[in-house]
Amino acid sequence: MQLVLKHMRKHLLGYCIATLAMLAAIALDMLNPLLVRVIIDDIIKAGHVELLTRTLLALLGVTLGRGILGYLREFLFDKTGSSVAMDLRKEVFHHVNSLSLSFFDTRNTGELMARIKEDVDNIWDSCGFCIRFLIDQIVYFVMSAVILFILSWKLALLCLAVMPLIFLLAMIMERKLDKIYDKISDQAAVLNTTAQENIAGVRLIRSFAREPYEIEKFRKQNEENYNLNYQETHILSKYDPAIEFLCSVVTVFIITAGGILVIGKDLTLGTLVAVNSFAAMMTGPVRNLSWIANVIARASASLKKINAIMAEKPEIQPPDNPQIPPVIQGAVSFSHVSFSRDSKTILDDISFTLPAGGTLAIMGFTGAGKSSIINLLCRFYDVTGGAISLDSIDVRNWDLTALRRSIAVVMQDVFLFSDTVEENIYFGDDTDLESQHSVSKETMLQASLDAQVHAFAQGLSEGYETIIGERGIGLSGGQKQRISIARALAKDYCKVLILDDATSALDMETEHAIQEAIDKRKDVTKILIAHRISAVKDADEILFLDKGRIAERGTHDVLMAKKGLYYETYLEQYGAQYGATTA
Ligand SMILES: Nc1ncnc2c1ncn2[C@@H]1O[C@H](COP(=O)(O)OP(=O)(O)OP(=O)(O)O)[C@@H](O)[C@H]1O
Repeated sequence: MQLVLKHMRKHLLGYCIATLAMLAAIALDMLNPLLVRVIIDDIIKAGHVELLTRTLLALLGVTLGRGILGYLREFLFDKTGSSVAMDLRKEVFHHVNSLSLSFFDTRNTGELMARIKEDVDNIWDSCGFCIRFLIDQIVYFVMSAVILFILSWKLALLCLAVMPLIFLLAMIMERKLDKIYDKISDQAAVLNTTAQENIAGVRLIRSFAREPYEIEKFRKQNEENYNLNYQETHILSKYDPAIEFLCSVVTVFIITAGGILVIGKDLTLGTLVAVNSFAAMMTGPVRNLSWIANVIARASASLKKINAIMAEKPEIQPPDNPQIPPVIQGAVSFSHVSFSRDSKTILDDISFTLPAGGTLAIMGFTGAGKSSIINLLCRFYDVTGGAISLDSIDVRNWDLTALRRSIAVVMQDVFLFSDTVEENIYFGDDTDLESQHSVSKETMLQASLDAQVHAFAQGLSEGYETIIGERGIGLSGGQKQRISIARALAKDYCKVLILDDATSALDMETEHAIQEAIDKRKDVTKILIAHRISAVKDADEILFLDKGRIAERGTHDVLMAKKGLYYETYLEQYGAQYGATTA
């Protein structure tokens, strides 16, 4: 609750003005039955016709004022509620973004989408409309009860006698709904995930002809969703009519008992009409209690889920005294680094020094831990032993943003945005939302030339302005890899360039051309992860990883002479006769 209250406090003024408008509107509402009583008792029955114009004008004024104040109340509550929701959504989104990659290892997109969208919307409902309705109904209840007691305490007591029953039913209903909404919120996240994964993975699903299975899976989850909503409707339809019935009983009691009082001359007819109106104003809030409870139950289920996310702490903590060297050179050093997750050793005793401008290549079998070295250097995870430094500063002491901005990474898993080719290459510079780039057009074009993008980009229908679909749909695997390499090269201010298996989809010729362009960047430290000998053979040092350990290390010639794992890989790729000649 603290989370929501914090944002509501920021909009206290808005809530206060809206509440004042609401109180004034209710006060005018209370005048209505009293004016009707004057018309019946004083004008019609007692014949004081001179009061007619004044009373009718007062009725008109009340109705007009009620309309204006009602509009103000709705508008202000809605606006304030939206602002609270906007701030809350911003905070949740910001928090999710601040969490470390380990958080995303265990969460799926659909669930997080549900928290940021549906759950915040549910809280918005309760912070805007529901709060105003709750205050509105409490004030209605109290004011009409007071006036009712003044007009006829006997009828007021009769009315009050039925209230506890209505209240009890509303509370039982709220308890039951609370449990259902908790499940509905979880189910919405599951449904979101399935839909999102199906749309994102549509090509895979088609290629495996898995549509029937996926449709059936979605159908089952949709049915589960329907069942939960049905349970909600079932509870509502069980308790709502009972509450309605008790409210009607109040009216019957008032008319019967009031009629007897009127016949016995203990009450005027005008007062009975007014009492009946006030009784309805009093039972209305109690009846609406179930609806309010419903919205609150939904919001509280959502708040629980959001609180659970907000309680997550980033695994990677920024240092107390973040350091940024005055000039970044790009010298990387790993000293006896080890890395374990869930008691599984991923890297063990990895040491190397890579001087600024040098090239390190990492080879190894799949799952040997190559990408994990990069993940640790970028501080996506922290080492469990040893230390990593960039320019002689431990990465744990680096300013986290500065560290990541010093390193340009081409990820193994290419991700392109549904945007133009140009914007996909610019991504990573200080582009603002008005598309003002900090990287010059020349730098972008040079990166594009170096990454062998330029030729095919110009052949696209709109050139660099061509919008490429989500994840680069419409481009070949190699073209996507080239754009992601251009994106890294365009960050020409980065002193460390990492290519994680980034040329696997390229032909030898294109790979060679890109390598030549990268080699020309003498002041940039390069780390190349690759499976192909052609991509690593010119590196200053090659590490061959096996099960998280460095099995072999050295230059191409040294490793060939060793006739170990590297040599075997060479033979597999080039054939025995080449191995014999080179060795
Ligand atoms: N965040 C993580 N949590 C748990 N296990 C992880 C994590 N990251 C990597 N691993 C595990 O560590 C091992 C090494 O993974 P890594 O991605 O570094 O291998 P790799 O050599 O780059 O493989 P490939 O050549 O297939 O890309 C794998 O078994 C992987 O499942």
